[in-house]
Amino acid sequence: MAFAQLIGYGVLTLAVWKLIQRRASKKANALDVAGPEKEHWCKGNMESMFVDGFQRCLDIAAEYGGAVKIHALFGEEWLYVSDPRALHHILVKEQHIFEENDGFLSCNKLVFGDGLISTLGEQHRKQRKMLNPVFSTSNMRELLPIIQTISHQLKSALVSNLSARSEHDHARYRESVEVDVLPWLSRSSLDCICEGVLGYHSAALDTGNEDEYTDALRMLGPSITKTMIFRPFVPIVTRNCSLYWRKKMVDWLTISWLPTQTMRNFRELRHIVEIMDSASRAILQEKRAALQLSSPTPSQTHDTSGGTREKDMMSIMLRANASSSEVDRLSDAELLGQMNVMIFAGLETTTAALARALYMLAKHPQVQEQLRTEICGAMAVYEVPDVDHSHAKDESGSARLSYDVLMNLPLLNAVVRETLRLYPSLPVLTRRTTEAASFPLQFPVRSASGEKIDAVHVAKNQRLVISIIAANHNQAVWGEDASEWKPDRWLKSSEGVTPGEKDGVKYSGVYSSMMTFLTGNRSCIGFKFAEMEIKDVLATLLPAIHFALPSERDDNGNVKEIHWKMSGFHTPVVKAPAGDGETPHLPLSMRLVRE
Ligand code: HEM
Repeated sequence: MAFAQLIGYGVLTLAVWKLIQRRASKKANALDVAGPEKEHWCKGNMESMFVDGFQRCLDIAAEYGGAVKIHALFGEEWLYVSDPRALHHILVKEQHIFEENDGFLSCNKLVFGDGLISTLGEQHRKQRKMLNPVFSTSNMRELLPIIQTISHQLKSALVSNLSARSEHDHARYRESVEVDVLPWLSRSSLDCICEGVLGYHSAALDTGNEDEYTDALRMLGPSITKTMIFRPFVPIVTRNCSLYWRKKMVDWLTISWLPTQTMRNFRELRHIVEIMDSASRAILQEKRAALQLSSPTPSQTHDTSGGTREKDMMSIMLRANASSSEVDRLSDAELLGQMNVMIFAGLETTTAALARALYMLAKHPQVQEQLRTEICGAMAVYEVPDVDHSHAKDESGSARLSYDVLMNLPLLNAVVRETLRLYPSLPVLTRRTTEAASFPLQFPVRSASGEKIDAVHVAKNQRLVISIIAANHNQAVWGEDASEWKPDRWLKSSEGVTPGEKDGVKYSGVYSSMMTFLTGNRSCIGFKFAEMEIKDVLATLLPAIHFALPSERDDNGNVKEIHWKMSGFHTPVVKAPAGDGETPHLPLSMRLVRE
C-alpha cells in the first residue's frame, strides 16, 4: 500500500508542477488593463475579494470600471468583468471562446456525470435543446400545486415550532419566538426540487424521515466546497491518465487510514456521489417503467401514486426524449447527469435567495406588512366562487393562488426581483478563453499605463471572473441608489421607467435586466422554477407568520446579529459574540399573524 501511496502522491506532485509551469508561461501575456495592487505574493487579491469579500468586489468595480486586472494565486493575472457590453460579448456573442474552465467541467463530470454543467459545444447545445421546453411556463403552471403543498408543509412546520414554544394560544399571537429558519428553508427547497424535478418524494420537511438519498443531497453542496482544493488538479489528471488509473488514484486517495481532514472530506464526497448515482439510476428505471405502463395519450397526468408524479420534469423530459429523433436523443448517462445537476443547481441557490428575501422583509417591516396585505387581498378575491381556478384550496381549507395571480402580484414581484438583483445567489462565476480574443466595452476603462481604452485584448487560456454582483450594483445603469434595497424601483414601469436601463444601456440578462441568472446559452435553465418557488413560499408564509430580526438577549446580554458571508454562495451566520461567525444560521423572530 505504501507503494501505491507513493505513486498517488507522485502524480499529485507532477500535477502541481504542471500547474506552476502553465502559470509561469502566462506571464508573457500580461493583461493591459488597470487594477488593484497585488496584496499577497502568493494569494494576490484572492483573499480580500473572494473570502467574504462582497464589499471589496463592489469597490473594485466602482474604482476601476467594468474590466479590471486582478492578481490570482501564484502570480497569475485574471480579468474581473462587469461591463454590460463586454458581458454580452462574452456570454452571448462569443460564448464558444469564453467557456467554463477545465477544473469546473472535469470536477462536475466526476460528481454529476454528463449533465449540462459538465458539457461543452455541440453536446451542451443538444442537451439545452431537449431541456429548454421542460422549463416552459405551461409546465411551471402544472407544477405549482406540487410546490404549494410543500410550502404549506413548511408553514405548518414553522407554526408548530411556535406552538411548541408558546403553551397558551393567546401567547402564540402575542409572543415572538426566535427560530433558525435556514434548515427549514433548505428542507423545503430540497422537497420542491426532488418532487418537482425528479418526482421523488423526499419528505425532507418531515424531520423523522431518514432517507440516505435526501441526506446525501443535503450534504452535497457543502461537501463540494470542502474539496475545492482538488479542483485545479482534476483536469490535469483527467487529461493524462486513463479511466483505469483515475479510478485507482481515487481508491488510493480515499483509503480509510489516510488521516487528514482533506482526505476525510474527499471520502465523504465520494460516498455522497455513490449514493446519488445509485438513487438516480433507481429513479430513472422507475420513471421509465411508469411511463411504459401509462397510456400514450399526452393528456394523461395521473398515476397510482396520487396523480402528480407524471407532471414532474423528469417524466416530461423522458417523454420528450422518447419521441425525439435519434440525433437529438439524450443517452442514459446524459439523463442521469441532468437529474444530478438539477438538484445541485437548484438547491442551495434557491435556499439562499429565499433566506435573503425573508431576512430583507424582517429588516423592512413596513414592506412586509404591505406585502402581506397584497397577498391576503389576492387570496380574498380568490375565494370568490366564480373565479376560474383549479387548485384554489388546499386540504386545510387555506386559499391557494393560481399561477397567473401568484406570478403577477406587483409588490411580491418587486420584492423578489429586488432581492435577487442585490444579492444574487451566485455572486461571481469564472470563464476561460479557448483562443486569443478581444471584446468591446460600454464604459471605457484605463489601461495598465493609464490610457483610456474601450476594448480589451485577451490571450488564449485567460481566466475571467464574471462579476454578477458588480453588474447588478452598477450605478451607470441602476442609478445612484443601485446598492440600496428598494422594491419600489420595480413598481415604476407603469410610469415608463425600465429598471436597470439608462440612456438605452442595460444588461442582457434572461431575467429582467439583471445578471442573477446570467444570459446566453449557459444561463440558468431553472429560473422560472426558482422564481415560482420563492414567490409561492413567501405567499404562503406571510399571511400566517410575522418575521422580525432577532431581539432576544442570550445569557450574556447579547442579541444575535446576522452577517451574510460570501464564500461561493451568500450564507447567513451569527456574528460574534452571540454566534461563531462561521456556522450557517438565520435566526428570525416569529409570531403568528392575527386573523
Ligand atoms: C435563485 C435561484 C437560482 C439562481 C440564482 C441560479 C443561477 C444560475 C446561474 C448564475 C447559472 C450559470 C452558471 C454558470 O454559467 O456557471 C445557472 C445555471 C444553471 N442553473 Fe440555475 N439558478 C437558480 C436556480 C436554479 C434551479 C431551481 C434550477 C433547476 C431546477 C437551476 C438549474 C440550472 C442549470 C441546469 C444550470 C446550468 C445551465 C447550463 O450550463 O446550460 N437553477 N443558474
